[in-house]
Amino acid sequence: MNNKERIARYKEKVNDVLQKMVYELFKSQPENYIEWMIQYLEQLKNNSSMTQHLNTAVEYNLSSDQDDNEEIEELPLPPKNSKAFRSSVSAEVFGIHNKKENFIPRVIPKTEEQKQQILEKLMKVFMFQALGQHEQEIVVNAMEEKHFTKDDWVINQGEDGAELYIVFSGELDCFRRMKPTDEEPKFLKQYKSGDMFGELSLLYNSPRAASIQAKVDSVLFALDRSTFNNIVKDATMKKRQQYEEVLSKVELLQSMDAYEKTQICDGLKEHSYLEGQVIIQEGEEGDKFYMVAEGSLAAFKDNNGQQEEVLRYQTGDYFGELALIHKMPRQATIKAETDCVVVYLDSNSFLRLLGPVEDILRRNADTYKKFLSN
Ligand SMILES: Nc1ncnc2c1ncn2[C@@H]1O[C@@H]2COP(=O)(O)O[C@H]2[C@H]1O
Repeated sequence: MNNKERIARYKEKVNDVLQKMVYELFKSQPENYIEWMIQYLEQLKNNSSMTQHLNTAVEYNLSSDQDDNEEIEELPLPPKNSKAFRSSVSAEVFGIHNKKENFIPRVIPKTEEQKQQILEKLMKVFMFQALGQHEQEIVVNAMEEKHFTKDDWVINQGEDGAELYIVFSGELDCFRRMKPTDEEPKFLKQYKSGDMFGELSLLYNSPRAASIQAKVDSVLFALDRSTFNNIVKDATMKKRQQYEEVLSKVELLQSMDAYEKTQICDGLKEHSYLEGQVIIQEGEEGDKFYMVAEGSLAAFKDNNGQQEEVLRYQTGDYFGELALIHKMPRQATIKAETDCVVVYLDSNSFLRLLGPVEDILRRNADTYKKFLSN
């Protein structure tokens, strides 16, 4: 690492601490914000080294597992002000500390065919879907094709991370040592063509949280830290922070681990409705799954031309799953009772991301049986 890179890395680390502090500050909105910041930084200092803080912050972000938490010292925060904080803390509030370096994107020569192949995979990864054409081009140019043979380790838990990967072909396994004392790492998941991994250390500036090994010969596209930071990081962090709170209220997702929830955050889209507006129409085809972020809604079923109210929804409730699980038309009309905000996943993302709670969804769907049998 040369001096320039060292300074850039240092700035990034400082920025990380400041970003987290400002985010928490805006969430709490204390009267005496100077005192609050002093307390925050003192607690951080008492929490031993900065490295430990960064690791803790990532673990804190990742792990909802009880056993894990016993190992992990969470970052104690100053008392929260009761004022609710709903809207997101945008990256812009970090001002000067968040200013980008003079960014000169790397360009790795490629054929038009290669560029097209990368773009196709890129557009399937949530993080990159909202990019404009110019930004897409920068990312595609910066990506580097890398070949791994069966059993090669692409990422080792605990090491520094310099790039994220999108799988072009092959299969890879992800393992994680849940506690430092664990002899055997736990198998977490498999990656296939179109999947992305290795984003966490770039997002949180932390050591690799898991290890990834090629199960068969595999081809990956690697995106470097600098391009990621300049093009994709802010929007992703913003989205994760914005929806973390919404998802924490959805009881359905409580059994999912924190990493799975971040994946859901990345895939969410948001829509606001005014009082009286219809979100779902009974009998129509359905391709979305909804969660209520704000407001209240009601479900109605048609009974000989009369609209009969059958259920009510509040913040944290969900609807629209039946059509996606059972591939059947919408079984009820859902209307906004107040102005409301919903977040939703499209059917593919729903099926892919909510696999871990499918049993709960099916079990809960029994509640509707009395309405469905009508
Ligand atoms: N449950 C999990 N916890 C942490 N990382 C995970 C998990 N599942 C998949 N991963 C991926 O494993 C990657 C290891 O490198 P990173 O920490 O940079 O980013 C990590 C994620 O992309």
